[in-house]
Amino acid sequence: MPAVNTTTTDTALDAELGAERDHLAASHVALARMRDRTSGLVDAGGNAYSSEALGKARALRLKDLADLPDVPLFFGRIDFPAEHGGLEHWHVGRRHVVDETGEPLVLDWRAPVSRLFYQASVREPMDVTMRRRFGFAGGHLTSFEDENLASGVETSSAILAAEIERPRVGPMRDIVATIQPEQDDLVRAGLADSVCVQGAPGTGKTAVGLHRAAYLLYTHRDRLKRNGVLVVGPNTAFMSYIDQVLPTLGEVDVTQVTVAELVEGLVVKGTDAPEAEVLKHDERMAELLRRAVWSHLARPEGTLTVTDGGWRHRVGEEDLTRAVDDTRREGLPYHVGRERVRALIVAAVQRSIERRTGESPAEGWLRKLGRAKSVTGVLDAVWPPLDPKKLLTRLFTDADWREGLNRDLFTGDELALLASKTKTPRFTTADAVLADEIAGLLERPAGFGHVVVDEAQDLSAMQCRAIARRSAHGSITVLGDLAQGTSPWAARDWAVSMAHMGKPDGRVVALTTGFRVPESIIELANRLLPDLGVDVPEAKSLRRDGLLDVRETGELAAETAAAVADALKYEGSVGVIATRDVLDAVGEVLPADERVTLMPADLAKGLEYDHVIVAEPATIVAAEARGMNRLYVVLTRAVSRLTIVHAEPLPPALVTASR
Ligand SMILES: Nc1ncnc2c1ncn2[C@@H]1O[C@H](COP(=O)(O)OP(=O)(O)OP(=O)(O)O)[C@@H](O)[C@H]1O
Repeated sequence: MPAVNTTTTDTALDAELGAERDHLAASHVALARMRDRTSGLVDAGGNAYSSEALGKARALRLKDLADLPDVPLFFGRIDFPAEHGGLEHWHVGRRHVVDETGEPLVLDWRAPVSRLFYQASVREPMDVTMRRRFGFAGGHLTSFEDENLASGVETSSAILAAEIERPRVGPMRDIVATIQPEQDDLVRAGLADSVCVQGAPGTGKTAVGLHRAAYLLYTHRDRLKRNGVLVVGPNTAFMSYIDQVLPTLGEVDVTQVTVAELVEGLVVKGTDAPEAEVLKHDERMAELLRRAVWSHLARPEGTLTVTDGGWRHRVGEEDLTRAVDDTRREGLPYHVGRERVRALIVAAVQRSIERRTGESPAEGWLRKLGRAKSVTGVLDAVWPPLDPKKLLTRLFTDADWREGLNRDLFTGDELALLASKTKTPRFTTADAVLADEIAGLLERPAGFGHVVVDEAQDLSAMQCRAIARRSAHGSITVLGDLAQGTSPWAARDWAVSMAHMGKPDGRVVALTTGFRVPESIIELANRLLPDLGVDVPEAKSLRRDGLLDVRETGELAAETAAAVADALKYEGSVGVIATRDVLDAVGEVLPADERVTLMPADLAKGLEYDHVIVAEPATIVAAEARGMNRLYVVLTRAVSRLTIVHAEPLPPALVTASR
């Protein structure tokens, strides 16, 4: 593909660059004015609450209007025919900037018109005659390049290529300037749309999910303000890698948590044996817990008598039974049902009083009656209050009860895995998921308007259900790669996961063009695909650069140190990835440098380093049942260069490839 900007003369280019710099300067001035106006807004009276709310809103708005020196105000421009002849253009940036008359100087990238910047192409120009991309250095506008979309000739973008190939330092950055059309389609999917993105490594799944959150918050701010947006990721290393992306996009009000933090109703002190852990994540547990909760209902026995002054009011056994049965049929959460029965009992007493006296008792009296010992006593007998922790404890310690509930769900051997050796079980991470399931059976959990779930291939059926509970009335964006599934319960079919997440009709979209891993490295990783037990399309790479180096050695630690020293000759981050044992063994001899991170293989998912050094792949494969998938994850963390250092034989697929 030819490069851009081939015909314009140098002088014309200089003049054009000057004009763009002027526009940038004017935009900075306008933003400063918008900021001054916001900070100068005075409270026009109102109560303490409204003043506080106003203050909060203003603080957020001011944060949003901050002019960050290293974040350019705009990154692109589109030109198209004006209504009354000639051309007009829009600059596209991270936020709207308007002049004092309200005329836009910069359009927010999420505005409907900005879509043209991402979607217009030579094949389908959508009325756009030219797309301009800007190059910045240290906040200064230094260059631009134009694509003439009416020319019929496709051009390549050096600015796009530079952005994709730039060395990585620090946490993840936004990609607003270079979102690709197929990514943009996902980012701008409607609020009601639940989507699952099956994306090969480095195809921008995480980026797409975060930008979609920002897009939805912008487009549906009022609807999402009430319930909010939740982002769920695998672990804290990953969360701290991504947690600045949304704030730089101006979205500071998003809840970002790990899967473990999502279900934190229990203090976790124990660990499960592997088979017990797998069992606890099995979807059949949902049914066992459902039975466990509802097994607490009992038939009312006898009559409820309420005394009031000289009067005695009775609610007969039949009425009580009807209250319980009718409520049960309503399908309410357990504790909501309990309150409903309470209300029905009070209503029955009220009716009896009205019949006798012809008058209705006062509201306050009825409320008090609802809390009276006699009424609560009946409730406790027929619909007792439950506590997730106590219920789990009983399930793990009371074998007869467990077997009674089980009937044909689990085999005897399976069921025995739930038995605790001690009277007070030490709860595990899997138990926290079970406690969350119970809590969801007891009360309706507060949900979010939209939930983004990253690395979703590793979620169990029970974890997916925890997501479903939090998005029952909202939509979800599920991001993952079946080939990168490493948990014992990792998904093999997205339709199953989506059903567990409560969105069986959500569409599954594949992304295959990678922006991280260079071609030579992704080809090596692709060799592992047939051994990974899943059916996913091969990853392709946009990047033809990249270096692959395989070193066999008798001295693993020394050779790894040499590889690190070589890697440090280049710009960017260096990640040494291996099992924890191997890291312990090689760590001490590695050169100390802040650019070097020692990353255990089991925590590397979702992260990236310019230069990845994988020490002893065989131990990564041997360390766990899905070790080959883990190796696939590890190899695909490399942005520019990959060095494999090994003393033990390589997995056969890699041997063929590295020859
Ligand atoms: N359109 C784009 N322009 C520039 N960079 C991009 C684009 N899309 C993705 N990237 C970059 O590619 C890298 C990989 O993106 P991301 O981490 O979102 O991919 P992923 O699919 O989640 O990867 P993995 O499954 O391997 O964790 C990141 O550095 C991201 O910023």
